[in-house]
Amino acid sequence: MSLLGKRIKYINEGNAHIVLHVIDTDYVIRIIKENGVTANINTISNSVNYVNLVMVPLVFGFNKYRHEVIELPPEEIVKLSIYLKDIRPKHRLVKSVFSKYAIKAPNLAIISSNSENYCLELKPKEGFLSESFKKISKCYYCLKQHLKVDEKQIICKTDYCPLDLFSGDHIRMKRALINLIKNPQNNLKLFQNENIVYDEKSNMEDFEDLITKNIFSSVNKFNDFIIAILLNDGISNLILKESPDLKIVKPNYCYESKNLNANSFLYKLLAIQMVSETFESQPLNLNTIESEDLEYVPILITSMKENNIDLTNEIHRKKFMDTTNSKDLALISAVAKDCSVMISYSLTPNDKLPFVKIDNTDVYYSVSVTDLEPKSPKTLVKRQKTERKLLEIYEKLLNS
Ligand SMILES: O=P(O)(O)O[C@@H]1[C@@H](OP(=O)(O)O)[C@H](OP(=O)(O)O)[C@H](O)[C@H](OP(=O)(O)O)[C@H]1OP(=O)(O)O
Ligand SMILES: Nc1ncnc2c1ncn2[C@@H]1O[C@H](COP(=O)(O)OP(=O)(O)OP(=O)(O)O)[C@@H](O)[C@H]1O
Repeated sequence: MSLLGKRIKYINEGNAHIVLHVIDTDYVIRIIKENGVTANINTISNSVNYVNLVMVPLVFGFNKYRHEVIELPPEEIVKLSIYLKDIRPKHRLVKSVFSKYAIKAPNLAIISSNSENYCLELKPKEGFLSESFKKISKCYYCLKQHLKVDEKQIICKTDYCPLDLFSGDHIRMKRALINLIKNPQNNLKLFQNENIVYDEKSNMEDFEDLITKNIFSSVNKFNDFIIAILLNDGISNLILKESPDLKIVKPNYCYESKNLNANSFLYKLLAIQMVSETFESQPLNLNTIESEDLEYVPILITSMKENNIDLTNEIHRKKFMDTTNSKDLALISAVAKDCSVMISYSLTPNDKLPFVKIDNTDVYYSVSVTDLEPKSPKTLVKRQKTERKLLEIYEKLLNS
């Protein structure tokens, strides 16, 4: 199948987008699924501007990549729908109307063409103990596991706790990764040459085979590699030091350890997530934000342009945080709490990328983030309602 004269390959999809690799290029096209409403060019452009001008600079501190809006001819969309029908997972077929506008974005699953490429996708979720749950020492993610079991979204709870991953403590981070591998849910996937080779449907024993087939001698070493990258600044070369494969049990409470270095990738992501905490202190007026629209996005972008705010500049970032209204900051935080981190790696030397030296082998890598589109203010209302539900469930569990 070709699109705009180029061959394409299906990579994956979520609720809102279908992601296609354009073969022999370093980019993907994210097809927008229309949910009963025709996607408006202004809304899509605003969303792309939000990713480029707000989220990418806030998460990385620099313009790591840009998204772009493209238009697809109607006949190509018809061809695409027919082609995708047999490829897409059945449960996703309910959304099969595609916008003529699409998003061109860098391919984050591949870092070097014509060679073996791997990519670990993590959806780390909220990495701190939010104010509402401090008194019970349970984080949002761990509490939501009970709700997911009740609502039959998952069969069994995971022992993964985002506070372990964001702890900056090597042993806790390893526990987080092991628990993600054991029960990946929608929080961990492994790609090999853009094909998902490990996810929630996989058998855990397969993971070891996949990991030890090429680069790593053990899953423990692989976990050390991922931890080293998450604790690094994303640009420096590293030498891997293997740490012991300790099996430590998760305690039945969640706790923060503030051991992340300020220049690490995880620290920066956590800092954006925690922006919501200033907002939590001023209770939300639900009636004022029932709106589902994204009108706040162009207003925010226009104000940034008028004030010459460039979020790649640290002084500007501080000014932005001090002057942006708390609702907009809470929405930025919501995006950072729900995004996916893509860690792609390959053995092919690439002088534009940092590497991790493992024994005598250099593994080149890149850390990127996807799903940085703006969220509707309804997200904040949903969060408040979910928090209440979670506290009720917890209360019931304590009394049972
Ligand atoms: O807040 P949560 O934890 O319910 O996050 C939702 C995610 O649930 P999960 O990661 O499975 O717990 C949820 O993920 P799934 O669809 O369950 O895979 C979505 O990412 C949702 O975002 P949106 O409202 O579709 O933009 C997410 O909703 P918001 O980010 O809008 O809150
Ligand atoms: N730029 C990219 N390069 C390679 N793969 C990608 C890229 N962006 C997304 N993906 C893959 O496609 C999946 C769906 O992507 P995306 O986040 O665009 O969908 P979505 O519908 O917005 O997701 P959600 O349901 O979380 O809102 C991701 O989980 C990831 O596996």
